[in-house]
Amino acid sequence: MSAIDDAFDAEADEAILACLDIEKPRSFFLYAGAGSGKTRSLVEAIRAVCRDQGRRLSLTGQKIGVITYTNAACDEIKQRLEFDPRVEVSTIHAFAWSLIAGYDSDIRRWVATRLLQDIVELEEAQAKGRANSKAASDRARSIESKRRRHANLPGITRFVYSPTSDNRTRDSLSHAEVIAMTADFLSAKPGLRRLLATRFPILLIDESQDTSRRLMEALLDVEAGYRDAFCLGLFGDTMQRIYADGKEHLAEAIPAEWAKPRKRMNHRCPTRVISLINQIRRDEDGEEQTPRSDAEPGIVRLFVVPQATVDKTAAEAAIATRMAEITGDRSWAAGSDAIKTLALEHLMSARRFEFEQFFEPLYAVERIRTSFLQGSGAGIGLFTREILPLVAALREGDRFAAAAIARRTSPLLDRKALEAAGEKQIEILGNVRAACEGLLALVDAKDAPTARTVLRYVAETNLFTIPDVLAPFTAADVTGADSDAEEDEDEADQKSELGGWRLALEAPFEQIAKYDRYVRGVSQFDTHQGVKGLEFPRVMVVVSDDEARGFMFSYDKLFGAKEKSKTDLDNEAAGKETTVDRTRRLFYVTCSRAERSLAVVYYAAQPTMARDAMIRQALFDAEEIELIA
Ligand SMILES: Nc1ncnc2c1ncn2[C@@H]1O[C@H](COP(=O)(O)OP(=O)(O)OP(=O)(O)O)[C@@H](O)[C@H]1O
Repeated sequence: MSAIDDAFDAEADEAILACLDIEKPRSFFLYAGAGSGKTRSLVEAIRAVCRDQGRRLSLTGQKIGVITYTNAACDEIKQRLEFDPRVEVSTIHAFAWSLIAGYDSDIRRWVATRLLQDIVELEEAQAKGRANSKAASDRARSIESKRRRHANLPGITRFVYSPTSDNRTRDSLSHAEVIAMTADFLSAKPGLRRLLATRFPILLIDESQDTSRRLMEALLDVEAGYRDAFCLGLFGDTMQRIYADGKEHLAEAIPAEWAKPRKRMNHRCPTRVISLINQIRRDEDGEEQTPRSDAEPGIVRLFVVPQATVDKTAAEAAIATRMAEITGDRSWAAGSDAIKTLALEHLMSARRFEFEQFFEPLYAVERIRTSFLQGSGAGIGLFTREILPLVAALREGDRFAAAAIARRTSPLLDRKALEAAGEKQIEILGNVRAACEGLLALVDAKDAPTARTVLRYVAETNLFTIPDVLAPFTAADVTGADSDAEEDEDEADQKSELGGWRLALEAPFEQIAKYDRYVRGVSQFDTHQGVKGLEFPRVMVVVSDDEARGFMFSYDKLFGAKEKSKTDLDNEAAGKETTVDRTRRLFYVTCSRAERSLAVVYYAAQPTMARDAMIRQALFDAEEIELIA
């Protein structure tokens, strides 16, 4: 590591430190691109405050507040600060809830007003819309459920909310409600604003570009009102705003009084990747980064593949092999976990990592989507926290680990059951061993079992307790004749949690292991959005508009292979964000994850035309582009 490079952006860090004087605070907005060490600046700044002004914080009971975007980032920062009690690190949802929890009558009033507004709007739409349509019956159901919730409100004495789960009980609030409510309460209640500024004389926000717009605006207002006593520090990169919720034109909303330090060095990427991301950024704000003096040259390649390619997994494996040849880095060789493959959305990853059959039906159930993507929920837990670890231990022949897992939750080894068995304990232990052996034989059988077969086995042997949501599937289905009426019901059923499980359980059991690795983030795959803040030696970015079927992003438009639509042109003329802007930022985020080499795999309807368009964009040189037949 070069000492000069380490000190390159020292000025920015010093400027931040100067702002963090609790006696004389000044807010700031840090301009810094990808890999510039924003997290490091954040952590170092907090350490310095704790060192120099920590006593004051301890005496007054005040804290440095830090808001992160994900739970993972939250844990990482807490750890790096060694869980210093003077620092409160939380996600925006947890932070918002910590401000408003307990204001139950205000919450009740807010929810009631919101529900009545929604009902009025729905009724208006109902009056205008076609009767008997699917939309009409959806609206009717929605009106009904909102009325019911409204009627229930007076009976709730304490509202509950968990930042990390689906909040499905009658007294719970949704994520969106908590954020919107906090923003409203902050605007309406001077007392809450005072409380915030007093409790956290310093409030630092990481990934501020993606912080909910309304809340960001409310916090900017608080800052304006407490400018002499409160420091709001924004870390982040407007070029990496990839969620629709973030505040557009954040940089322009920053008051003139604030400090605006700048970091210009990219410590992560090799030189060629930095010139690529500078080029991607050119049309957004023209900010340019400099590589470290010891940065490797690095290699980037663009592979243009016909969209009609049937076996995309094979095509990508071949490209990885080709990258191994080009870079001389053998870890690129196909099948290696040393590559990170980024697809535009979860289903594309699921297809590539081969757990789509299990994933798709449950992912389609909106109500449980958040927890499903986090790998939580009772049904999932039976598989990922009980069956899969047991199977892994059995496969490794690790009897101690297997016994420990069974002892932890198996009803067979429940303490009471064992005590009651007295002399017969040996028999019970024998049963457990037999059940485990049977499980291993089942999952390793030549005819790979479905998840449902494994579930039934576990239920029959009583190895683990079956959660309610899976109970209906432990017996054989009674199948009736199909009819049109049933088909309609089927559709509604598939969108329900039960319907999702019914389909998902027909997937091979092994798909759940893959799903589990995916949601834990340890698989080779992720989405373009999911890797924000992370870094990997070898990155493969998969671009396939056709497969993604999204309307939010269009790589074809960004790369100039497809004309902008009228809406795009109108938006552009009105200075509003376009599909191309959004896609450009997403592309910046993905490419800037690469520490050594980067392959972009672009599925195009007309590969030759796409290549020519790419050359015109000047993102890649002609010799960096390969056409795959
Ligand atoms: N001053 C420095 N000297 C050496 N390495 C650094 C320095 N600052 C950051 N790094 C390293 O550079 C990499 C990028 O840092 P970090 O992840 O904090 O950047 P970031 O600005 O949060 O990036 P992004 O916005 O792209 O997620 C990390 O591996 C980090 O350890």
